[in-house]
Amino acid sequence: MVDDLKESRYGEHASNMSGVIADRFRDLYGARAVITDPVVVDEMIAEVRPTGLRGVERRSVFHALNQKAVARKYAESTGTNYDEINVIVCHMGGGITVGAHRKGKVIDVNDGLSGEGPMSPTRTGSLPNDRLAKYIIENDLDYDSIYNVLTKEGGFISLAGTQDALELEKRALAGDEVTEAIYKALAAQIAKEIGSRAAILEGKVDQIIFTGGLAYSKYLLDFVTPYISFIAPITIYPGEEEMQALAEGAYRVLSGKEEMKTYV
Ligand SMILES: Nc1ncnc2c1ncn2[C@@H]1O[C@H](COP(=O)(O)OP(=O)(O)OP(=O)(O)O)[C@@H](O)[C@H]1O
Ligand SMILES: CCCC(=O)O
Repeated sequence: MVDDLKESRYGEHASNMSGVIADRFRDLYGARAVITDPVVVDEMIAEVRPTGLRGVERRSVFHALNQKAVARKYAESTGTNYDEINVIVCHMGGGITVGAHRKGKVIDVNDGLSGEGPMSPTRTGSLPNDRLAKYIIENDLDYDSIYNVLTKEGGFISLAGTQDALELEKRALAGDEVTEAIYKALAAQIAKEIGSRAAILEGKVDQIIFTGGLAYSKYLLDFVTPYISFIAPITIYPGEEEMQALAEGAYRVLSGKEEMKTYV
């Protein structure tokens, strides 16, 4: 696992550091190292994996740690268990991923690092295939360059020159129509992603949960809500409690509530 993380085998992400740091602590203190709900958690059902191109399959890469933590928190707040409810969790951070959680398993989710789903502060989100191919050829881009465009220089950065949503909200509220249009487009894309997860859950959705830094933004959520309020009630857990979620994951294993899994 540590080698895969160091080589960014499944994509570059800050969370790749966590397993490496845990391994270092194990060395330093002779402790047992446990990581929990990494971005490559894969519980997708078979029918959402294929694409229409032989040799290209969808992958499950998403904000698993925070998505599962807030789904568990919601379940606890309603006196139920995570494995008894169906929720759609929309994590809106630097990347945006929307997971369909069916009774404790994330059966479908957009792979934020592959460019699936809505745009975000730093990601382009899904693009028309032929236009992307043309863009790559016209700009003579190699794989690393296009990966950067899709995952680090897209979304707010490409359209507005900054990933700072607070700055963009200020611009929009001061009457900047271009920024307002970006927020409206983002809201429509997020809503469509949520609608897609509702379909795979066959409409059986107990709650839609928003989380991540952008979930602090009432400005954004006011644009999203009208599209999706027909699906299920909404809960907002802004920010992320990833350190707490890591500790809770280790505790579930140490206290025997969950079984340790082996990375393969
Ligand atoms: N109070 C706030 N109101 C509005 N937007 C906010 C607020 N706080 C943070 N954001 C915005 O949220 C976005 C980043 O969120 P966050 O800090 O959750 O991302 P990250 O941790 O870097 O990425 P990820 O969650 O994808 O791992 C930025 O665009 C930031 O400006
Ligand atoms: C956590 C991987 C998904 C993303 O950052 O877009």
